[in-house]
Amino acid sequence: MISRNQNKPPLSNSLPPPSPANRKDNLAEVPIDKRRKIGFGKMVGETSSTRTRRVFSAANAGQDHVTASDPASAASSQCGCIEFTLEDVEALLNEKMKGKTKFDYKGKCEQMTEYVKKLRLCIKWFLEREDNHVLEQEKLKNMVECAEKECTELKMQMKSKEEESNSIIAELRKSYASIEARCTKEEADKLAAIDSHRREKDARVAAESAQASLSEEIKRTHEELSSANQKISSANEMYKRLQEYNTSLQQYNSKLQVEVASANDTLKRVEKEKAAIVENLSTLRGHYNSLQDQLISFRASQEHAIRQKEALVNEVGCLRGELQQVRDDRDHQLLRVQTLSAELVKYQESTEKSTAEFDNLIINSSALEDTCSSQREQIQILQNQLAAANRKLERADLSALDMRNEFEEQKKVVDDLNNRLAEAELQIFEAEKLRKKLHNTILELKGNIRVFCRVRPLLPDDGAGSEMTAISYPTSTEALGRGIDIVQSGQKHPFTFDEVFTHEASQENVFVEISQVVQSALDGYKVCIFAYGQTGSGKTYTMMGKPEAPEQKGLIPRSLEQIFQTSQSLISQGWKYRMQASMLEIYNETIRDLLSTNRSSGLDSSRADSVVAGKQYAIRHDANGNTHVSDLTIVDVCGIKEVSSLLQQAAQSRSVGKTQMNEQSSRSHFVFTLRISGVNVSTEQQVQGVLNLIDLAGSERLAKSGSTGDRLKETQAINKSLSHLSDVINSLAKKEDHVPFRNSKLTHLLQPCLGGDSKTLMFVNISPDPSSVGESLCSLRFAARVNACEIGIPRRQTNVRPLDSRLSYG
Ligand SMILES: Nc1ncnc2c1ncn2[C@@H]1O[C@H](COP(=O)(O)OP(=O)(O)OP(=O)(O)O)[C@@H](O)[C@H]1O
Repeated sequence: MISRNQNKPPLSNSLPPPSPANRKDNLAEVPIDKRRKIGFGKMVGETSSTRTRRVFSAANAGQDHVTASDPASAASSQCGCIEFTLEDVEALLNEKMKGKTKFDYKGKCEQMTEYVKKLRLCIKWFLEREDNHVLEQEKLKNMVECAEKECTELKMQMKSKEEESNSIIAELRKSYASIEARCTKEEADKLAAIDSHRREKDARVAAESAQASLSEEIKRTHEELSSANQKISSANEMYKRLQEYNTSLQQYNSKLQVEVASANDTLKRVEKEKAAIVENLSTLRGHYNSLQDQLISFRASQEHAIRQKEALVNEVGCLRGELQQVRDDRDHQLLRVQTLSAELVKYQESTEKSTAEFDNLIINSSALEDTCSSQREQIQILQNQLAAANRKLERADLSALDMRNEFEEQKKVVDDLNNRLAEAELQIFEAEKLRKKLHNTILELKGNIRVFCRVRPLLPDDGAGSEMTAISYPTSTEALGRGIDIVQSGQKHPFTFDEVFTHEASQENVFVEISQVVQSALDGYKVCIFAYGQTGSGKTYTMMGKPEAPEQKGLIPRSLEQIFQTSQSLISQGWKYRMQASMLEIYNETIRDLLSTNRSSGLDSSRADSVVAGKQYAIRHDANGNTHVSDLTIVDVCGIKEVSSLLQQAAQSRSVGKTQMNEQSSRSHFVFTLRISGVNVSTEQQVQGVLNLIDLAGSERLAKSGSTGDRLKETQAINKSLSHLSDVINSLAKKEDHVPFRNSKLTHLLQPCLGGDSKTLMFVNISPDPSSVGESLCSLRFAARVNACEIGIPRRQTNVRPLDSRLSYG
């Protein structure tokens, strides 16, 4: 602004700046119309009316005035007594010289002189006014410059203050931001501390559970202990970190306090500065007001000059504009101060907030400290508990180690014993095999009948209290699998046989034990296997079984299957076999051919069978000990299917009836005979074996059976024949010279088996029914007697085939 003013052209615009020296000359050169524009001033303090009056008088009394305008009066006019108006000047300029006559040159000259004088006075006045105006202008200029300077200074001050305020605000903002950031950090740290506290709590809970599980499971205690140690170390670390955090919080707290104090100081300073600024502003305002007053006065003084000089007015307008700008700046500054004040208020508020948060933080810190101390105590307790648990664990470990060592040793011993046991068992097994072999050999050498005992399972039809069985099996090594004890009237009767099958033994188990005996029939031995026992004790089940269920097949079908299978396998060795089967029953001391096609089935008709057919079925033993029954149907069989159908046929023909003891009671002795003739085509060797499989009728107490009529006769016949068998056995046992084989058809038929050179095996079937203890005891006693019998050494029938008989085996 100032520079602009400085660069402005001089007030007289087209004129050079007037100087006292050259002003007159210059004025002479200035054209009158231009000079008019300069205007005329007025005397200071003069009113327009007085001025007009005076000028008017001057104009009218021009002469007097001019007369008075001598050098002295000119001098007085120089001091400002005469004043010209524009009209005066114009009137002066338009004044025309008028003589008395056209040629009154003298008068005209005098007028002209007067006129010149007036003009000179006017010019002088003008020059004086001009000088005054220039002086005033300069004075105003100086004042404006001063005002401008002051304004500039003020502006500078304002600017510096603004800068200062800005820097303070920036600093405050910075400190506020840093406080805010610290608050945020503090908050985050607090959350982290809470989180860590929670984690620590979790770790503590985990440690507690680990401790609980430690006491429960010793094996896993090691791992859990290590994990608990880790957790405790982490908890310690956490505790340390918390302590550090606590210290840092305290430090931060003190720092914050310092910062708050400094912020307060700054605030006070800012407030002071603000007050100073406000004061400055008020002084500035005062100054401004005075300036404004001055300006007003200037304006008042300038009014004429404004009218006369547009440039001055413009300048004043410029000044006004600048002043307005200054005012705007001031307003702006005021606004800034207001915003600063508002920010200050905000800052104060935020500081208060920070203080509140700080207080909260202090509270939180103290709470955290409390938590820390309580956790420290808990950790201490936990550590103590852990130490105790550790000690316990160490003790447990030691004892566990000892126990483990002991266990390992024991295990070794047990393993050793197991190995030895396995070896011993193997040895026992081998020994048993050997024993059996030797026993068989001894028996063969002795000629004893082998006896197998089989106890059937309890049946639903067995009598009440049947679960209290009187039968038991000794577990001693020597009697294991061979002994059976039966208790009658409180007295135990022990028996030992070649084999004892419990009620759990399957048909397969039983057959395995007799398969070798069956096999010897193929080798040319006479083999006789018969089942003895009271009615319903399982004889038929053992011998025949239930052919419809493969696993319940009895010894007869299994033996036949084996014989046919083995004979087939021996074909490759050159053996050819001829098998002949016959089946008979001894019913009421009568032999009946079960494969006869002429006979009709049924008990009543069978009785008349021999009579109708006229057949005798006489029993005859040849010199080789072979038994022949005259008129008996002998069927050549080649395979098991044929034999099975024959067995089925025989079963249908067999005398079976219902008794009180058995639904399907065999009322006769059933004898299946398979004659085996084998020849080895390459060695010419011949073998002749016989396999007798006999299912005896069951012994029965008449009183118990309650049989009457035909059943009574049947029972009597059965008992009688069995009694004869017993007699024979007794005789054989006593090695009497005479053995009453011919007393019954059964003993007569079994003569070669009981007294000859056959391999004989008897099954004594026992019922577990307690009500049958008497019969069972009788059966066992009988079996024991049979077992003691010596029947001669089994002899294999083998010879070289005579030439004439070779064809029959073709
Ligand atoms: N070891 C066993 N397992 C399962 N059931 C058996 C066993 N022994 C016998 N039985 C059953 O016991 C009942 C009588 O058996 P079985 O007919 O064989 O006796 P039994 O001595 O032949 O009689 P009987 O002399 O009157 O003919 C039958 O129902 C038979 O199925």
